[in-house]
Amino acid sequence: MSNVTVCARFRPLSSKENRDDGVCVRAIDSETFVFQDDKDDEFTFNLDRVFYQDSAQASIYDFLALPIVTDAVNAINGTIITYGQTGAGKTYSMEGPGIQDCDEHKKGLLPRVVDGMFDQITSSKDFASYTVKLSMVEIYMEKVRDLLDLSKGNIQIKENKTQGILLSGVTEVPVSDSTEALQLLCTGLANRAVGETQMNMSSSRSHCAYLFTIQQDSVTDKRVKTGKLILVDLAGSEKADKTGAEGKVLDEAKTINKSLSALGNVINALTSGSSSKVNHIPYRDSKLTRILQDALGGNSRMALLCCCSPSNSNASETLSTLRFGMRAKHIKASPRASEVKSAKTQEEPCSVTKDEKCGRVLDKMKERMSKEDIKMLEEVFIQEGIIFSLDSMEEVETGYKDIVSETIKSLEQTLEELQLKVKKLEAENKSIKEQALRKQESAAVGKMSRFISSWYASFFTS
Ligand SMILES: Nc1ncnc2c1ncn2[C@@H]1O[C@H](COP(=O)(O)OP(=O)(O)OP(=O)(O)O)[C@@H](O)[C@H]1O
Repeated sequence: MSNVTVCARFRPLSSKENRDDGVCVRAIDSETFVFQDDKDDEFTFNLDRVFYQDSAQASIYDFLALPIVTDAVNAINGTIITYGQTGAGKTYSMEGPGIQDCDEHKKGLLPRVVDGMFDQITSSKDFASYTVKLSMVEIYMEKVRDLLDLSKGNIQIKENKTQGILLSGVTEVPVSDSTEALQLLCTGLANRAVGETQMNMSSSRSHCAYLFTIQQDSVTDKRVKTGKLILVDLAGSEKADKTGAEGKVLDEAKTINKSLSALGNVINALTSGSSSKVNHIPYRDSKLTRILQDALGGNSRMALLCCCSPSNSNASETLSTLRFGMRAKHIKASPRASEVKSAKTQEEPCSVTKDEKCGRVLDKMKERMSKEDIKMLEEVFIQEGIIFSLDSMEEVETGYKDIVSETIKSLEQTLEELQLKVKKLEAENKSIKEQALRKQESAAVGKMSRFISSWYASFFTS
């Protein structure tokens, strides 16, 4: 088991950040710094590595990405994520000022990963032949868009027992060297949704994922292994009042914040469950968490770069980014090399048809459930619009767990509402009783006073 590598990066103060505001970070060493909030409270953070304002792009690649790239070439899945407030330097860290044609020392993680991957592939050519495929998607307004083919505007996320999470029908382009890969990345990036906010002239309005599939065919024993490497440049969290967002930009910001909080919820669920109890992890609450399900669930080496502004004016956002990073540090990962298959087996046409597989899954389900359960489950799946492929048992099970948890949640809510209603009715009942009592009392008093006055009148007249 290994932990997620979590690093923080503080960019230089921007021209909009007032130097007189001061900075919220004080360096101790390459792993430790003190954060000071606006009330002068101090918090000491200890991470795997801290990159201060003057840190070089190369040092971030060497520490955070290179070990993951090496593993991915050896068929161990890897994921690298940049996280942070809008304008904090996520895209700068991921891409640099540009993917192609930028100063060598300013190159970001993505072009370095591509170069590093092909360098390692070239040096292993005597032992294996490699096929690298590249896909690029963005999650914009909760839709997965294929950045290499804009006609695919709503890619479905599926799950498969052997390959894990899959993007159904996504464009996968084989790339044979760095130049080809970088050219393709530029084409895809030109399609990414970018807008202007008060915080960032060129703000990413989507989460962007770069997916490399590296297949290795061994020269000696004809075995085939596959590693997946995913780089994710998240859209930035933002406070509407600070970014001046309105209209479309505000809608985008709301969707971005919602999916980032879904990511936070998944990380909380992964890190706060007791070991004796199987926790429900809400991966299905957003497309982002669903795409990252394998990585967050542990079958991937993972590195997180928390990008931060050093300015006091952004101290509260920086603190929440750092807290997110500290939480993520507790995720446990145990990545395995992908299932090894002989090339021969892979080439053989599958002897079991899809119908036969479906039949087997249904038989398994029938063993565990009554007829009514199955019928009810089917109806609920249809009502909830949950799409699943019957040859994926896990998908059915996860969907079922989600429905159970949703049902419990809604029952709890109904119970709370009923309890409130009961309390309200009890209060109403009490006040009605009191009113009735008061009426009874005043009626009795009235009767008595009428009796006394009539008695008094008859006494004096007689
Ligand atoms: N380490 C750095 N050195 C120099 N400039 C930087 C650095 N980090 C960020 N910048 C600059 O700060 C600005 C904002 O950075 P960037 O666009 O990367 O932010 P972001 O976190 O991706 O924001 P958003 O979430 O809005 O897309 C850019 O002009 C970028 O060039």
